[in-house]
Amino acid sequence: MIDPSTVRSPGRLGLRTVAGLLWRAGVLAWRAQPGSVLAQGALTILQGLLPVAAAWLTKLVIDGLSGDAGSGAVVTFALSLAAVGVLAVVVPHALRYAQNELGRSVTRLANRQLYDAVNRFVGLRRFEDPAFRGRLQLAETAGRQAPGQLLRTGLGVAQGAITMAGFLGTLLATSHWMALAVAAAALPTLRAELALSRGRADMLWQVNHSTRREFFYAQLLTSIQAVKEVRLFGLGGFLRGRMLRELATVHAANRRMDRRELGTQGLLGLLGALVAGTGLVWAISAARGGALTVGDVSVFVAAVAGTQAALGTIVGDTADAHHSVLTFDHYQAVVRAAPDLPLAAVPAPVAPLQRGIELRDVWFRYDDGHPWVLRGVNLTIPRGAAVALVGLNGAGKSTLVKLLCRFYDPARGSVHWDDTDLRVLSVEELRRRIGAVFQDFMTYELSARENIGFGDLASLGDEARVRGAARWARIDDGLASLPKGYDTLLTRTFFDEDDRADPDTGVFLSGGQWQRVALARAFLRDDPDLLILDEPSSGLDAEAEYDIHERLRRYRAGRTSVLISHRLSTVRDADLIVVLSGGEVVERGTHPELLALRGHYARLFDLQARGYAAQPPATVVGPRSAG
Ligand SMILES: Nc1ncnc2c1ncn2[C@@H]1O[C@H](COP(=O)(O)OP(=O)(O)OP(=O)(O)O)[C@@H](O)[C@H]1O
Repeated sequence: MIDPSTVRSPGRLGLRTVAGLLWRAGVLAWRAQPGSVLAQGALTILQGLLPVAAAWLTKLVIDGLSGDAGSGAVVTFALSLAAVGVLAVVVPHALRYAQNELGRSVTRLANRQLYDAVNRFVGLRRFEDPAFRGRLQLAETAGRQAPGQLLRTGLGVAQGAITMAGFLGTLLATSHWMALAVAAAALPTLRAELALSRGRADMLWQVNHSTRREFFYAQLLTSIQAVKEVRLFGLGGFLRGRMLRELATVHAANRRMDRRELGTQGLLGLLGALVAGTGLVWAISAARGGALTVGDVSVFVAAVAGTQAALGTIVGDTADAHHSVLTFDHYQAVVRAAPDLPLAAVPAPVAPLQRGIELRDVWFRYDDGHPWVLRGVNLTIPRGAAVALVGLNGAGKSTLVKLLCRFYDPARGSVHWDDTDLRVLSVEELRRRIGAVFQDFMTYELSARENIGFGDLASLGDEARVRGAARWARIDDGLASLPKGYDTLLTRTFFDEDDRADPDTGVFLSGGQWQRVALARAFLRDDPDLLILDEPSSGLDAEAEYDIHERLRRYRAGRTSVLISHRLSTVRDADLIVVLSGGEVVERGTHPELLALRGHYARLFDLQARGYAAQPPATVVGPRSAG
């Protein structure tokens, strides 16, 4: 299996790998549309034979006119030549139609396979790996284009070979030496073209990072999320400069490649002209000496030109096919990538939570070279308990809840759902039992209904449930009064197809309104076994925050939940408060117990309480002194 984390240069693939990739591309094209593959094959053979037929019919017409053939025969040859001419016009169009049809089918199939593969990555690691993201970007293009291109170029090679065989046969009949010279000139051409194509694939891989960064800066310059800061901080010129710098890197690499190509193609052209010129001189002198008829000279000239053109097609298409194979490697690497998290061969079903969730000596870091984020955490979240996680920025709170959802596995230790290690459970079932509002929740540029309905796809069309969840999050009135109610798009980047007549109906929501939508989405899921709330009210006004927390407090009573909040007034009612510091659990207990302990929690609580008191605190804790 290809490991996508191995960053190899695509230009260095072995023969066996290339053969394997060719086979898989062929299978993909065949599965996408076998009829079109067969039609292309038949049309290609026809197209390959047409130039040879035209050259021979021309010779027969010329010799018939200058010799003693009957006029009936000449007319037949001329009509056949006309028919070949018609076919020469029609066949390329029919071929292009078949190629486009196949291209569309392959794109659909390749996209389905690619995004199926992407959806199979149940964890987050692959999405945070720059090398993998680079492959993914190339795979998106290669998957769409490479199989169709490979078929087109493969058939192009076949067509060239048919034409060339026909003309070489013709040349052999007139001059063995000429046939040999034309065939010999093909070898250096083929070699040089393959080297060029490998060079281009290498170059594309090397500038992939710059290409992605250029795209990133270009997007920042127009992104609706970035537009405020870009304007306020005057970043426009700076970002444009960076974008152009990346573009210059990409262009420089392309230019180097273009120059190499120009030099090589010039030399190859010279070689071709030399062979053709020598042949022409020989044919004219042979005709003068009476060894060839005028028709022979005509078919000879057509054969030299036709062989060289066919050779050009073969060489060009082989180089293109070689390039497509190399880029198709990226597609295969993604589609055949191993799972990012080890999955049990037969995952155990996830039963409703009975006793609780337990972290046993959990150590975690985001990468081997990174510092530990969680250091030997032991923690039990009993069923039915409201647990609060508190601690300074970067203490590891969000990381801990990501492990509960099994977005990553611990490096050491384990997480248990009622004594069963999460690693043996079905990930999908586990996640169906969890409801969550993440700190960096999504704002989907879709309708209000979809933004809430995504919390439980089965309820997407259930108006009463969607509105019930929105009512719970106190956003129902706001959404119902939008121009198209719940069908209003919560974006002004796109407009609905149905909205073409009035594309101005999309709206922007405020930060707090978005947070309510995210809460409604989490609460659409029916009674989850575990509810995760990571800073669920940071964007709400004081009244709404109080109101939501009162509701959450009632909702959480008797349900298993983990709440992360920096506002300690909102966690004081929790059954268990856990204080994380530097990835370790440093305190745990109820609010009164932790206050009595006079430790981290009490210090943070005092600081916040003093912030609300009439008198300002003696020491001001600013960003610098807070550390
Ligand atoms: N995807 C990631 N890749 C690498 N490092 C990460 C990633 N996510 C978080 N970290 C690092 O892990 C540490 C803990 O982050 P985490 O988000 O868990 O902290 P937190 O306690 O939730 O902080 P906050 O209160 O600011 O939300 C931080 O040092 C952060 O830089």
